[in-house]
Amino acid sequence: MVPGLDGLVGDEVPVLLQQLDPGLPAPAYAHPGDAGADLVTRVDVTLAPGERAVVPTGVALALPEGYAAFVHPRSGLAARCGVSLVNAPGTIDAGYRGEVQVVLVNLDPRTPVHLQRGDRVAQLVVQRVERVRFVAVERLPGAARGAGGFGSTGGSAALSGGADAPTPASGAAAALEGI
Ligand SMILES: O=c1ccn([C@H]2C[C@H](O)[C@@H](COP(=O)(O)OP(=O)(O)OP(=O)(O)O)O2)c(=O)[nH]1
Repeated sequence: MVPGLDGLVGDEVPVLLQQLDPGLPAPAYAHPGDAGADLVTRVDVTLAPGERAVVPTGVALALPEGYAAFVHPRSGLAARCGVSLVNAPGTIDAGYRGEVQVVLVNLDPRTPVHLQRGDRVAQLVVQRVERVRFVAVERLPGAARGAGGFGSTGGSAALSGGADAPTPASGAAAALEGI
């Protein structure tokens, strides 16, 4: 048996984890019921306003087939410092064995952000993902929403003054008519 698998609780999914930097904590859930396990930065980094950086986390994973992990921002860093992820959420494929990286960005227009080695900078949400087969058709079946999107249901004053909603390219528009 792989070491560590004997301590599984309930329906926990075992995910093999390689700690590339033993001086850092493994990803951990802060509370029972949390969806995301916090990831730390392996390096000190300073982000000027608008600056981004690819930050290593000191961990590599072997997710089971049929699962993926998604790197999400931490809401506290986002709300207080303007720190987010350029590619939120980042996707960790089941077959990826490299170090998990976090693509941080400082969206604050004025204040630099200093992050120290060991700071929790993102969170990892592991989910089951379906593998699909794409079946090409000439026309899609109808649906209540149809092609409406990009604010078509309203609900915010800001939407009425914004830029025009994107329109489908002409070929796609023809195929969507009558849905
Ligand atoms: O935030 C992220 C996003 C991705 N990755 C790693 C794991 C993932 O499995 C791999 C590839 O990610 P993705 O498929 O998003 O990158 P791509 O730009 O499409 O590159 P590729 O051509 O390698 O798939 O990079 C990270 O470590 N952090």
